[in-house]
Amino acid sequence: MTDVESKSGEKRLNEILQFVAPGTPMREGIENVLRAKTGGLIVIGHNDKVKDILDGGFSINCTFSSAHLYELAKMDGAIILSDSGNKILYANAQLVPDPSIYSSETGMRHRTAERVAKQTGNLVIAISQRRNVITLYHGELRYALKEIGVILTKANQAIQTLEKYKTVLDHSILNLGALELEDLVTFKEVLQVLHRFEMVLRIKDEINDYVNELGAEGHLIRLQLAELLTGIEGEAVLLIKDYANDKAVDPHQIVKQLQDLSSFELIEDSVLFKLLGYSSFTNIDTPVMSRGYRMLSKIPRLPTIIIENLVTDYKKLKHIMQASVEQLDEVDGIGEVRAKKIIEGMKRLKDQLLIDRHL
Ligand SMILES: Nc1ncnc2c1ncn2[C@@H]1O[C@H](COP(=O)(O)OP(=O)(O)OP(=O)(O)O)[C@@H](O)[C@H]1O
Repeated sequence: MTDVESKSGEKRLNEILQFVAPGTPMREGIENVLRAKTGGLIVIGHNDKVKDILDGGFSINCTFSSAHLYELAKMDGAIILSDSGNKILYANAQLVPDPSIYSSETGMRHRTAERVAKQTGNLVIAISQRRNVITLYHGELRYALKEIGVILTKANQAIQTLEKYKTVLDHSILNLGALELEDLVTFKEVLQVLHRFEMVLRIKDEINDYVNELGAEGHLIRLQLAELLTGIEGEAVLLIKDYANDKAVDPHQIVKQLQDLSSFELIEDSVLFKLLGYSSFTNIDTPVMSRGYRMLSKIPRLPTIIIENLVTDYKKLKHIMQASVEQLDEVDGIGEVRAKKIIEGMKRLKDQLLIDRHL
């Protein structure tokens, strides 16, 4: 499977998991069927492909509710829902998919579910009568829903890992900041921070998957995640704006490309160099200067347009830091008052970084 295919597969699984997440009427209905041990076979969507394999059954055509689903699952056969899942169209229906479609399942309910999903491309949910499992099928995708307690434990472990990675990231950002102010940065520090950003963003994605699957039960995890990672992507974008070879490059696009890298590619300096627009043979110890976007964004109430004008005129943070009030006054949108504020802001940042670095 290619990376692109696996990414789109993940996206599809995420959407499906949200559709059946705890807290939704759909999940409530499925859980009721599971507890009642009647078993169930549910097809979401009633297109031509489904019509072709549908035999018999009662036309119901009522609004979806978890109670209706539970009652109808007492009958044999499949339940067919509308495309959005908000209507129950048929119950007690016999499904006759192509028997030549490969299925790894043993029981008839699950075998049918897998074949119907592959043949129609629709989402099919099988609720086992005997084994206490809910299995989702969608095209080639098969996913057994995990118990909420199991996912919660995994999500909490991932949050702890995230906290550790975040501390390491914060430390390397702090170090980079101090070096930027002393004009001592080499590509080594830049790539290190970029790599750590990406590691944090990857754990974030993993936790988001758990949050999707947990639905209403994932509320606390969602809050913790938000608290840990506020502004993190914005910071990564600014880092790229500071160090990409071409100033005009779209930094969001690079963040996206970074996320699409395999774990192996991510640790390759040459790949990261290329992403930033440099030759893959660049020496990691080469000194490099920040444009200053990230640092300048930390000065309170300094509008983005002013930061842009500063970088356009001075090119590098080092030169902005060396400028006098009179020189800064020359920049579009900067008057004497603002020029003084920028110089004060830079000085405060420098002092703060020195203190933080020694804590
Ligand atoms: N082709 C089909 N169309 C509609 N319903 C079906 C079909 N095949 C099986 N079922 C439903 O599945 C029920 C149980 O079948 P079976 O025990 O073989 O499945 P299973 O996959 O072992 O599931 P379980 O784990 O629930 O026992 C049937 O009584 C029927 O309600």
